[in-house]
Amino acid sequence: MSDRKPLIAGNWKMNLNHVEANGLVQKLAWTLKDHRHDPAKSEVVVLPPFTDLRTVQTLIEGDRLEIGYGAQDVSVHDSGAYTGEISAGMLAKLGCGYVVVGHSERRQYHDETDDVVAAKARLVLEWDMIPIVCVGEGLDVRQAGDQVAYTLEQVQGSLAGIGDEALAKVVIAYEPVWAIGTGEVATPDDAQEVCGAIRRFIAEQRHIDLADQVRILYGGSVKSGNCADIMDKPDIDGALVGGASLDPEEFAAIARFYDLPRVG
Ligand SMILES: O=C(CO)COP(=O)(O)O
Repeated sequence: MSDRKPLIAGNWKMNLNHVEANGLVQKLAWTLKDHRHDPAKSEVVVLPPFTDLRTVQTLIEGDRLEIGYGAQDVSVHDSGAYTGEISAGMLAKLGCGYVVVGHSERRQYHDETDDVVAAKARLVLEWDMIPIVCVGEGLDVRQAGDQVAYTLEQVQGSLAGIGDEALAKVVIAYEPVWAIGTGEVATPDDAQEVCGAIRRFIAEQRHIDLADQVRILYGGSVKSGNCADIMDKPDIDGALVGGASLDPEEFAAIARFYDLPRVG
């Protein structure tokens, strides 16, 4: 068994201003404390909008909360005349530990290709942050039964140019597009099928030890009521949570899975 540390990451998407962010992180910290959450057993991370990051940093660092934080996207450029963009260096300076790259909403609404996603992931790694690289098929691909081949192609393209040492730190989030925000969660076996295939693919393409270190998350309509059977699967190391991460009780209840005694 590997020593991959489970990760529960909350992607707030375009929700909550910085005042609301402050309130949510405070409530999350209290709830985790109330549950006696053990940070040695799993990492809990919030991914607020850019405009909340400074506030979240101040609260987490000031109160020494054992909650990680990061951003939902990053520019592919280092600096310069790119109006509206936010660089990896800026995020690193804000103490971000994680940056989501290639979320399906970025791929869909901003035409991000695997090449762009890979370039972003490499920049994030250069700045000593961890990219959460999102992959996953749409409904048409799932209905055609091509989810594994499709997702592995995305994995290959989105990890291009990342060396083995850096890849060991990368988090991959398998988020089937048809399960995002729809309430339609993948079955535990469906999620395991693709997550297991991703890990085997890394073992084949790179090295078995490396595949054993890479954390793979499932995302798509995860809630406290459906997460246990999914996160119990051998190749699933946690969850990337959207809607349910906006409710601190619900989000903390998902993280609780790893604090409860495990059978088997
Ligand atoms: O896109 C997601 C997380 O990045 C999943 O969103 P939901 O949990 O709202 O389905």
